[in-house]
Amino acid sequence: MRHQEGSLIQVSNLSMQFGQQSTPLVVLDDISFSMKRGDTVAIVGPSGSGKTTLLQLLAALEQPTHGHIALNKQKLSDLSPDQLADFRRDNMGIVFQSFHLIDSLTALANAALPLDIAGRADASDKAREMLERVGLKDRATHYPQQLSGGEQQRVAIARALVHEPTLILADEPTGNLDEKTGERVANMLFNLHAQSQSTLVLVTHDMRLAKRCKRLFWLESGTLRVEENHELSA
Ligand SMILES: Nc1ncnc2c1ncn2[C@@H]1O[C@H](COP(=O)(O)OP(=O)(O)OP(=O)(O)O)[C@@H](O)[C@H]1O
Repeated sequence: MRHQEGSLIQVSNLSMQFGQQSTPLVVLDDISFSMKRGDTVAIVGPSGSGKTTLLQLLAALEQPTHGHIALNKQKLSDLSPDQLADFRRDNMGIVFQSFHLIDSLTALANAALPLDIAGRADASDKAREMLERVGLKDRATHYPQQLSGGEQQRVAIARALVHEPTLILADEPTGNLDEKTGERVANMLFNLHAQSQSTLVLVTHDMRLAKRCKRLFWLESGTLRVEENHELSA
């Protein structure tokens, strides 16, 4: 595939299969695409179509069977596991459906984690600022068990965005929340994205959420169909 100038993510001939080589389960079959800075993309498709698998490949949490992914022109497959961990920490913010907060840390410490790990002296100040932006200034000293599901997801969003990543990856970010809370959390995610120059990629079953993205990536039977969301640009 021809390299597209100015693209943040370039995915070329990506395939992912699981299981035995003689009877492989082909989840992604030779897909290619690119994303620009500022893009919003929803990965949609039936259950088992490979949405989470694609997100995990973009996060370099899984290795593809074939093909490669480049972020900011850096091929992920050229990095060692340690370099990959550093690269992920510096460039990506990941929001999981099940929040993945650390129970023994306060909301503030959870939100500060990526900057703490990077040894940044301003970790607490930045985390406090992010908690304020997600409306949780008053919950900074609370532990995850003392927070509602929506509050926990907002802490997780604060943590994912505190280091101003170029790429935000969110796997069913509202999947565990009731409709009203889910909408609040989604608003927060899109508002924070709009204030940055980041690229947002989310996996969802919720078409209302998907339609807030500029492009829809439909996965089915290993193939990818890209749909521009004209409703949004109208
Ligand atoms: N580590 C693994 N080993 C074997 N098969 C796997 C593995 N991970 C995923 N799969 C299979 O790959 C397929 C795609 O899984 P994936 O979780 O990406 O789908 P999905 O579209 O996110 O599904 P859902 O909407 O149900 O969450 C499924 O059939 C799943 O069973």
